Amino acid sequence: MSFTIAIDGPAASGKGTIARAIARRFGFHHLDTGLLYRAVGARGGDPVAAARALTGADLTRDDLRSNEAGQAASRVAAIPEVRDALTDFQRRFAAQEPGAVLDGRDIGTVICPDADLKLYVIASDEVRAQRRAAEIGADPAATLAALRERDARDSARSAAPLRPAADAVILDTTEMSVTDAVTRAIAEVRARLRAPATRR
Ligand SMILES: Nc1ncnc2c1ncn2[C@@H]1O[C@H](COP(=O)(O)OP(=O)(O)OP(=O)(O)O)[C@@H](O)[C@H]1O
Ligand SMILES: Nc1ccn([C@@H]2O[C@H](COP(=O)(O)O)[C@@H](O)[C@H]2O)c(=O)n1
Repeated sequence: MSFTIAIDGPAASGKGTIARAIARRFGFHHLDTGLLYRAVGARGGDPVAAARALTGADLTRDDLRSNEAGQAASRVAAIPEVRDALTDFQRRFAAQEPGAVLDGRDIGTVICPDADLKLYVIASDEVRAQRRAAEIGADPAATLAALRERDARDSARSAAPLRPAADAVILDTTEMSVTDAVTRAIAEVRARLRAPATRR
């Protein structure tokens, strides 16, 4: 039976960094689900048709990491039919052996409500903006405004809003190095692997 890890949280909180490290350590598959929405936004045209027609090639575009691509993603992500079009693919990905780590906004609440481990990663707005601005070479103040706008839209939408699952472990990385954050997350995985949930 496969082991599923859901990692959610606001923009640039460190979800992907932790997800990739866990996947590497345990030999699990990893899906950055934000890329799906970024690719839909970047395709332009009718977002529902774009979501239904998405291919692997769309996910390798080199213009998906910008603040603009993030804003476009957040706008199309509020459309329920776009989310519906991407749900089956994410659930099939999550069921792969020996395990899968998915990071996004609704993994623990909607896509994988029975995940073996749910992490909700947060950090202060200012720290997230500094990290993201340094990563993409953007202005920190503009990045802070963009992150806040995106988080507000993601939290306020009615379809799969950004929020922690009731059984998520909250991980605040504001004052943690990457190594500290990954070490904490890996400890949570090890604890679940040692004492699997009764439903597994
Ligand atoms: N604990 C940390 N300390 C310092 N930098 C970090 C930490 N965690 C992540 N970062 C850096 O912050 C940036 C954002 O991290 P990451 O891409 O993992 O966030 P994310 O939550 O997956 O973002 P997104 O919402 O865009 O998917 C990256 O440049 C990453 O290297
Ligand atoms: N499960 C998800 C993942 C992402 N989104 C939306 O996509 C935007 C971009 O995501 P990043 O993780 O790459 O920052 C994000 O702001 C959300 O609007 C989502 O709705 N659900």
